[in-house]
Amino acid sequence: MLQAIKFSKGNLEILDQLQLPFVEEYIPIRTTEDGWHAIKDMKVRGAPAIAIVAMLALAAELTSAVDSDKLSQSPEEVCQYITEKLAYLVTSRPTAVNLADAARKLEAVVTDCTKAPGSTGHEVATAFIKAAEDMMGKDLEDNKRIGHNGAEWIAIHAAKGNSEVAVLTHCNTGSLATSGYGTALGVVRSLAEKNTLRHAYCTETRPYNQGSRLTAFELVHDKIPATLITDSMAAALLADTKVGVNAIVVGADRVAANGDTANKIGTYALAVLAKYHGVKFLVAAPRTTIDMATASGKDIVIEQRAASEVTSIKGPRAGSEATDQIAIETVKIAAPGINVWNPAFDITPASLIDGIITEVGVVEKGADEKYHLGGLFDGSTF
Ligand SMILES: CSC[C@H]1O[C@H](OP(=O)(O)O)[C@H](O)[C@@H]1O
Repeated sequence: MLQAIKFSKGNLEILDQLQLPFVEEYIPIRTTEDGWHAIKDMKVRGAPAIAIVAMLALAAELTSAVDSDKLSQSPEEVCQYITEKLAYLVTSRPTAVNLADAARKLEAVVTDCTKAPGSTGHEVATAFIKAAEDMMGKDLEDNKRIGHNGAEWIAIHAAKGNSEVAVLTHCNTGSLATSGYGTALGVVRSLAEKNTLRHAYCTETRPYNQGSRLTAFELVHDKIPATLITDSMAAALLADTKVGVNAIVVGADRVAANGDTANKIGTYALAVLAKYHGVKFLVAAPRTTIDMATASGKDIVIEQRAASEVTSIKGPRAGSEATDQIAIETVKIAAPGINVWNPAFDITPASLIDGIITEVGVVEKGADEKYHLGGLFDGSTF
C-alpha cells in the first residue's frame, strides 16, 4: 500500500507530495518546525494526514530528547513544552478539524500523565510519543471500516439494481491523505475489492491538482479502472446516461454539527450537480473530522491560499524521461496583473448530502431532514 507517512524508532519521513506523481521522494521531518512547514507548504496534505504528521513531528522531536537522555525537565515543564508546540502546529492550516482535534486529545494525555503521582518528564514525553503512534494506527483501521461501510451503502442505495457501480470522487482522499487506504478513495478501493466497481472517475481538482497528480497516481498504482476528468467536465459526465454515475463520494476537512461540510473547493458544485441529476452524494470521514463544537458551515474558517497556486503550475518538461533526477519546472498560466481568488475549501450544506460515511456506520438525515451527529459519539446511532 502507498504510504504518505513513515514513522519508525522516532524517525519521521513523509512522501513529498509537491513532487508526486513524477518523483517519489521521502523527506525527513525532525522537528515541529519541519512539520509545520511541510503542512503549510502542502508537502503533506489531507485532513487526517496533516494531523498525524503534526503529532509525529513533535513525537520525533521528543524521541530525540528522550533517547539522548537530555530530558531532565519536570513533568510539568515537559507538559508545558508539548502544549506550546501543539498550539504552534495547529496554526499551520485552519480548516481541517483533525489537527486541532488531535492536539486537544494528545494534550489531555500528557496532562493526565503529568498529574499521575511520581510521574517523570521522561514518562510524559513517552506517553505523548505512544499516543501519536497509536493515532496513526487507528486512522488506518478507521479508513478500512469507512471503505466497507460506504461500499455496502452504495450497493444498497445507489446501485439501482446493478451489480457494479460508477462513482466520481474529488480531490485526494486516499493513502496520500491519511495513514493509508483512505476515506472516500477507501470507499472506491472497497468497491473494487468487492468486485462491485464498474468504473471510478476522478476530477483533476484545480488548482493544486490533488486529483490528477495524487488520486490518479493511487488508482493507477492499484490498477483500479479509472478515468481522469477536468473539474469542468463533471456536469457533462453526470448527464451522460451511458456512464450512469451512481454516486459521488468525497472526503471532508470539517463536518459541522448540523452536517454542513467543508471540503476541497469544487465539492459544493458537485453536490449541486448530484442533486440536479438524482445522483447520491456522500461524504466519507472518520469521526475525528466531525466537529460538534462547530454548529454549522457558516462557522468554519475557509483557508485562503496564494495566488501563485492558480497562476502557475508545476511538473516535469513534457517529453523528459521519468527518472529520479527529473526536474520539476514551474510554468505561468495566467495573465500577469490579474486578481486571484483562491479559497482552498468550500461548504456543502447538509441538505445536499445523502449520507455521511464513518467508521461506525453511514449516517442519514432523520425524519426532520436534519443530521443528528451526536449519536456517533455516545453510541446511540449505531
Ligand atoms: C481524507 S483528506 C480530506 C480532505 O483534505 C483535503 O484537503 P487538502 O488537500 O487541501 O489538505 C481535501 O479537502 C480532502 O477531501
